Amino acid sequence: MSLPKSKLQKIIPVSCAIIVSEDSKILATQRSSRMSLSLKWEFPGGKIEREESPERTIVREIKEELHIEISINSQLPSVTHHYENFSIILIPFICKIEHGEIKLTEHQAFRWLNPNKLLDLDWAEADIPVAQHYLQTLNK
Ligand SMILES: Nc1nc2c([nH]c(=O)n2[C@@H]2O[C@H](COP(=O)(O)OP(=O)(O)OP(=O)(O)O)[C@@H](O)[C@H]2O)c(=O)[nH]1
Repeated sequence: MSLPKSKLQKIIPVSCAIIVSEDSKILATQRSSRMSLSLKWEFPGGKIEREESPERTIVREIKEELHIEISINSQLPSVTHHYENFSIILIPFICKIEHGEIKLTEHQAFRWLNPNKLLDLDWAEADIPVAQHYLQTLNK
């Protein structure tokens, strides 16, 4: 008996940021047509490098991708997702902007969303449970 292919793949750890504005809007970024999962919306972030903590990754990636400095408020449950060709474990942090204006270096667009519109975007599949977990924190 063989295991399904998805179970044999290496799981890539990825940190992502749910950046919340002072007026409680949430930042979503759209992957460009050159990226994998092209044109899907995601929480900005990226792969955790060897010997790097997930917290350090998210601060580094956000500086690289959006040109802003963030601070971390809290962490949400991690989500493992098996795509057709790869698997990730997505580690989400709730963050806020400390300094800077957003300037995109990789994504093609960004949007600030009211929580009640959060699930309307065409998200990368792994992000849907992350968005749901965030919305649950607002109802507590
Ligand atoms: N940054 C980020 N990546 C996500 C999210 N959801 C999700 O499925 N991913 C996937 O996790 C991987 C993160 O790697 P990355 O952000 O460093 O992406 P990349 O474009 O450099 O990687 P690539 O070379 O595999 O395309 C990508 O394959 C991306 O599609 C998310 O919310 N944020």
